[in-house]
Amino acid sequence: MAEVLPSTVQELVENGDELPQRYIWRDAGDYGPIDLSVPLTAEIPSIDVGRLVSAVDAAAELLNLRSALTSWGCFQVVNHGIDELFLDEVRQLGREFFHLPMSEKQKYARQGDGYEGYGNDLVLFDKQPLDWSDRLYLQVAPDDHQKLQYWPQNPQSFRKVLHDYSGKLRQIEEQLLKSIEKSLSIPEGSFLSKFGQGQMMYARFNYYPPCSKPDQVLALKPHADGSAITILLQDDRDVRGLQLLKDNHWFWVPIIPHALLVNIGDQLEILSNGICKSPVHRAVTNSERERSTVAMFCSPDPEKEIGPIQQLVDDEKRPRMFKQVKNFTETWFNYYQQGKRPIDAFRI
Ligand SMILES: O=C(O)CCC(=O)C(=O)O
Ligand SMILES: [Fe+2]
Repeated sequence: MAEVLPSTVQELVENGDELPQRYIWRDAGDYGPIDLSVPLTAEIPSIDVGRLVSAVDAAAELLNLRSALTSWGCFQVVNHGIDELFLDEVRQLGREFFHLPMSEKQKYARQGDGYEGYGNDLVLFDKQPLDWSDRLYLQVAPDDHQKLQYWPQNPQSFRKVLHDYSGKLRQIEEQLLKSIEKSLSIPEGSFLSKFGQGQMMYARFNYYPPCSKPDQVLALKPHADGSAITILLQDDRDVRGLQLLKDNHWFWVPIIPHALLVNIGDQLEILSNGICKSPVHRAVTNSERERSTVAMFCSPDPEKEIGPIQQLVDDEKRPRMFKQVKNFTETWFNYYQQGKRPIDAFRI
């Protein structure tokens, strides 16, 4: 059962408390120890949405997209049509919220064993190391699933800006899924039709306070996302935090201030029969600077069963790699807190 810890990371820092042992990352496991000196790579591909929809450039950009999906499983989306000032406003929402007095933030605190609302890392197991992060986690779609009691009314514009942002990201999500289908030479709607009426979006505002021991504490444990795709707005204040694993090596993900970083999630890896890669990533802490990011997780209707789509299964050349699965996100948190990859449970 989920237990709510008495204090957030932010409170620990503000109180000047000694670093609790529970935050020390011990289990280097398959992914190796924390390393703050990994290379910064310019190789993470950029995908230009304008080119994806242009008659002249689409073919070349679809090839870039295909290569991004099958290698990094991650790309920076540029020329996406969302106004830069609006993206700054979205980032600002999170920052302002996390800087409100604790009594104000606690009005939106996560309750009991629920996942939504304001809080720190979920505690599901006794020995689990804790993430150095506070977050505000909210379901934004379908609309009638929103739990508005957790949606801040301070900053005053919070609800409207989040609503508008999710509408814009929904359009980008659909455009990207169409392009992904095209890049894999499968009929339009092959993926999107599996998302169903109840396709979901969850927003997670992440807040990582400075940490005195960045070499021993992780901001987010290594994981691949449980979504189909995640759209991440990174902190643009020149504070690096996100690292991505490729071919067993960690790399820093560069900050491109007004790009949207897309990570393929496990559910698209399953739907594409393993062709699209869902990359393992982690967030590290910084001893001096805080960092905040906004992640939007886009997933199929949890009531719909998903599995590899028929067009991408070939008994001889590409046998089915995954079982059918329903409500993937539900099992995801359990695996995450045990340091395991949920997708492995569904491999054939
Ligand atoms: O904050 C980041 O840079 C990464 C966030 C992330 O991976 C997540 O929320 O799943
Ligand atoms: Fe993630």
